[in-house]
Amino acid sequence: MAVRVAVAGASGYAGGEVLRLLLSHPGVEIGALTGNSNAGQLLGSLQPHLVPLAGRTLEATTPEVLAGQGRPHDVVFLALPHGQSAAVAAQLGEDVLVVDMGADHRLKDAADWDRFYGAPHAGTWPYGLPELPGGRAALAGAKRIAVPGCFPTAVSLALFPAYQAGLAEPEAVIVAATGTSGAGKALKPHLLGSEVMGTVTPYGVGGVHRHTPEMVQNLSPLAGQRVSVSFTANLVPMPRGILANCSAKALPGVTAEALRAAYEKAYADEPFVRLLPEGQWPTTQSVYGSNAVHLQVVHDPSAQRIIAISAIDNLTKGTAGGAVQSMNIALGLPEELGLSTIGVAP
Ligand SMILES: NC(=O)C1=CN([C@@H]2O[C@H](COP(=O)(O)OP(=O)(O)OC[C@H]3O[C@@H](n4cnc5c(N)ncnc54)[C@H](OP(=O)(O)O)[C@@H]3O)[C@@H](O)[C@H]2O)C=CC1
Ligand SMILES: CC(=O)N[C@@H](CCC(=O)OP(=O)(O)O)C(=O)O
Repeated sequence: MAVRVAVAGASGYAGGEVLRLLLSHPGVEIGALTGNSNAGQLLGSLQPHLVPLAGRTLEATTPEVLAGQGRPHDVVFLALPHGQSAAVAAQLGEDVLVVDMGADHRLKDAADWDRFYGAPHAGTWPYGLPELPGGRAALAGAKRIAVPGCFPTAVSLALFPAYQAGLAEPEAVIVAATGTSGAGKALKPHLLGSEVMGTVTPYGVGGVHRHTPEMVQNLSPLAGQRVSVSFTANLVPMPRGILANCSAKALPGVTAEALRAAYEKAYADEPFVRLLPEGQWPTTQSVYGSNAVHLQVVHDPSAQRIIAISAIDNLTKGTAGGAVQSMNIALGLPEELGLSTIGVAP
């Protein structure tokens, strides 16, 4: 029997992407679709690429609509702005699987939450990054899932094997490029075409980007001590994609062979992570619209640093694909259902 799902925030980028994936998922029936300012609008006017759902009308985001009103939903995806998910989720039954694509339940440390998001902490949910050690066990049977931020997905997958294998110092420097869809669909002057086209703009520089504590949270347990993370994001003129250039000081005695072996071991059986052949570098285009993570790692002997570079689609593996992958695990479905590693190129 199909799993019945609702999507809150269906007019936005993350909501649209999760619907694109769910339309190809053989085990899912799409129930209520909700919005905020666009409630009452036809989805076809807002997300014209979702042709099979073009005739659906967006409903208001209320607990009654999300519960299913006589036809209960088994799963509710929340693709809402930060700070909006917790109140909505609190009104949904404990038997419903709630998958939150926002940040409300990602961080364990309430002080970090307060510092970077500036609101009361709503508590921590199982974290939707199955590839991390223990990740799948944390998700199996879960009724609440916090989907990671897009940069923490790209960065954690690029660096965790180096920490797990004890090859890196507990300091990482990350410079990442992102497409504009990461900022959502709401109108913002700095995202106007005339501001973005033909230029690359750094932002969140100097330890202030809200994804920094999430990266620290993911990497530190593997290092056995706090990993300090220096993270700089760059907005580039493309709609989708993240390229994360990650580097950490290599511990004495680390060799290129040992480094490669650690990554091969970590990702040998991962369906969505592709460690590229030596000499080949990840590109955002290769993962466009796919749930794949492309990854390369090298040892720079002159600087004694480990360089790991990952590419993801921020909307797919970085949000909606990670959400569907985590849902599959929580429900005991095959993990790859509804997801693809095949990109769109050129
Ligand atoms: N874009 C990305 O790459 C990623 C996004 N995320 C997270 O996913 C979530 C959604 O982001 P994104 O889709 O990009 O954002 P958008 O701005 O594109 O969409 C936001 C959605 O939330 C709805 N909404 C806005 N305010 C409220 C409210 N007060 N109550 C209920 N619904 C509301 C909007 O409805 P309406 O349009 O009808 O007003 C819209 O459907 C965010 O938490 C974001 O951080 C996570 C990882 C990556
Ligand atoms: C271009 C851009 O602004 N990107 C967003 C990333 C959004 C995201 O993926 O994560 P959240 O769910 O935490 O918002 C940023 O840097 O904050």
